[in-house]
Amino acid sequence: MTPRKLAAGNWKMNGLGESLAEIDALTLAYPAPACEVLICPPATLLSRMADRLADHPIAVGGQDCHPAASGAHTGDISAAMLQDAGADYVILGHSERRADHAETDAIVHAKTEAALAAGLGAVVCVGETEAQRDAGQTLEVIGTQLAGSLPEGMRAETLVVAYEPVWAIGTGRTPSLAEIAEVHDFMRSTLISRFGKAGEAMRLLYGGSVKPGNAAEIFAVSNVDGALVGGASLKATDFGAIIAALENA
Ligand SMILES: O=C[C@H](O)COP(=O)(O)O
Repeated sequence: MTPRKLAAGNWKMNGLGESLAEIDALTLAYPAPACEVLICPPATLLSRMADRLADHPIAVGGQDCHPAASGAHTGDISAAMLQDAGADYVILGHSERRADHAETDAIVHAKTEAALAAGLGAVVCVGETEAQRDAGQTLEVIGTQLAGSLPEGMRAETLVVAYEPVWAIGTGRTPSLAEIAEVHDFMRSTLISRFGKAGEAMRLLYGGSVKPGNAAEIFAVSNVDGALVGGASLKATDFGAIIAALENA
């Protein structure tokens, strides 16, 4: 059975071969983590990282995939290729992809279907901009993104949803705990309405400036099952402290 808690690291466009030393440090410090741990390195490091983690429970994932299984799409990577390189998961619909590559909910939906077809778990990201929050549109935005990005028939084993307020990513700012709770409770009830019992078990991650210093209080919020961590996942000491906070939550 999939563990309920998940600490996921998104290295974004960071990391060279030498960065794999951080993975060695992490596996040394956490030979048997009590929660699921996932690291999503850049595609260039994926297979090397997967090889490095072959005898360790830490999972690896991609940061994006193309909706098609193969074909004339220069520079793109399919979900099957990620799986072939050793990935277990793929992050989809991250706000940086939505902003930098004009990804719509429909595109994220198609990519999520591709991930499922390739046997990957999908970590689908949603989140409001600061202007949308200020306008009181947060839950409406999250509801629309969930409705448009998720295909039918999702199961708890194949879907993780990450709530990442765009304004909290890499800024050192986070929503209040009450604001996180409001969105996570809303996502839980939305997923239950749509997917029934499966929606109760789907993991809901919070992402956006999660650090060793704030992880424990965030993990105590209702319906927060872990975190999607950017900057603080690059260093084994920081990510390790976040894993420890989740283990103890
Ligand atoms: O995918 C991770 C998020 O975008 C959070 O990034 P951050 O922890 O650097 O704020």
